[in-house]
Formats: sequence, structure tokens, C-alpha cells
Amino acid sequence: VSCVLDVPFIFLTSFPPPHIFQVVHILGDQFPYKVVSKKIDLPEYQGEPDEVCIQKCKEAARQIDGPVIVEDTCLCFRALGGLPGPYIKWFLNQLKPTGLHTLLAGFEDKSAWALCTFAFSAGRGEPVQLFRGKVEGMIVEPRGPPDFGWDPCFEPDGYDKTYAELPKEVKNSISHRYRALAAMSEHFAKINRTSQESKKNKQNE
Ligand SMILES: O=c1nc[nH]c2c1ncn2[C@H]1C[C@H](O)[C@@H](COP(=O)(O)OP(=O)(O)OP(=O)(O)O)O1
Ligand SMILES: [Mg+2]
Repeated sequence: VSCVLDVPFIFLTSFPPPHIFQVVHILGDQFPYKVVSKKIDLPEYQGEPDEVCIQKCKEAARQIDGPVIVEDTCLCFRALGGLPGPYIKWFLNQLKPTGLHTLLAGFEDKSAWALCTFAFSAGRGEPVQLFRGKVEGMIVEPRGPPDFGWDPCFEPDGYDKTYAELPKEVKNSISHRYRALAAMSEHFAKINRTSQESKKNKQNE
């Protein structure tokens, strides 16, 4: 596969194996980089989801001094104006999925959205591009195996199962993360096609 930049790979931070394989799989063979994972310690930024991702990505690109992808996942409760949002990790740590459901006890509106944002930068000081995937759903009493994060208390719209109850392949084909990766994959596939076409046109001149 030809590369858009003259670098053969990109550091995707904070996705250790086996998750990295899933990422590479979803990105597909049109993605013009070899993706490798590298754990780096990034500060916990505050702000709107986009802002958190942009800051994370800039800092990662500065540390790596090369192309990077970072990711951030938010779980946003409509009754709470979008909170916990980027702070979900801390709420989940303290409350567990059961407590996240209880948090909405005083509210009629149990709706929520899961938001995944991938941020790409070609290197230190380069601009950051964002790719988002959003899934609407409901916060419910936890059901299903408590294997991963807030999966047991999130029921995506159109399904009568929580993320935790859905088979992994199903979740991975409809999730917020899948959608964000698909958007990123589509973007790079398009760039790839354009650069191949312009190469062809040059050869024909
Ligand atoms: O599909 C998911 N289903 C259920 N739970 C999920 C999912 N995806 C992330 N999670 C959890 C992990 C973490 O408790 C929080 C934010 O995830 P996320 O931003 O990716 O990781 P993090 O905040 O631990 O790392 P970082 O410091 O790099 O932002 O939501
Ligand atoms: Mg996070």
C-alpha cells in the first residue's frame, strides 16, 4: 500500500494488544500506514470532548515526534447536559455500572450517547484531524457480563440488549468506536485514491 506521508508507520497510543488487532482490522487495507501501538503517558485533559482529543493528540505528536493516532471515549447522559462525558472513567471507577444507572434515578430521561473520537496528527506541530462515532442509547440496570467498562449499563437504540449482552462481533460492528474508525478509514482511503490518481495522471502527461 502506498503511503501518503513518507513514513511507513504510525504510533497509535494506548491501544495494547489485542485491541490493536481489532483497530487494524476495522481500518482495512486501504489505510496507508502500518499501525503499531505504543504506550505513552498523557495528561488527563479537561474540556469538551473535541478539545480533550486535540490536546491529547498534540502532546502525543510532540512526544513521539511523528505521526500519531489517539482515541478518547465519552459516555454522555442527556439529563446531565452531556456529563460525565470525557470524565466517565472516574465516574465508572467509583460508581461501577450499577451506580451509573442509579445516578439517573432522579431523572425521567435515561437517554445517553456513546462518543468515540480518534484524533490524527502527522507529527509535531502539525494540525489535528478528528473522526467521530456516536451511538445513541439508554442507561439501564446492568445486564450481561461485566467484562468491559460501562458495557453492561448501555443499551444501544434499536437493540433490546446491552453492549455487554451483545455478541462481541455485533458490538464491534455497530459501536461508537467502529463508527469513528470507519470514518477515519474512509478519509484515508479517499486520500489514497486521490494521490494514486494524480500519480497516474502525471505518468500519462
Ligand atoms: O466501548 C466501550 N464500552 C464500555 N466502556 C468503554 C468503552 N470504551 C471505553 N470505555 C471505558 C474505559 C474508560 O473507563 C472510559 C473512557 O475510555 P477512554 O477514553 O478510551 O480511556 P481512558 O480514559 O482510560 O484513557 P485515556 O486516559 O487515554 O483517555 O470508558
Ligand atoms: Mg479518556
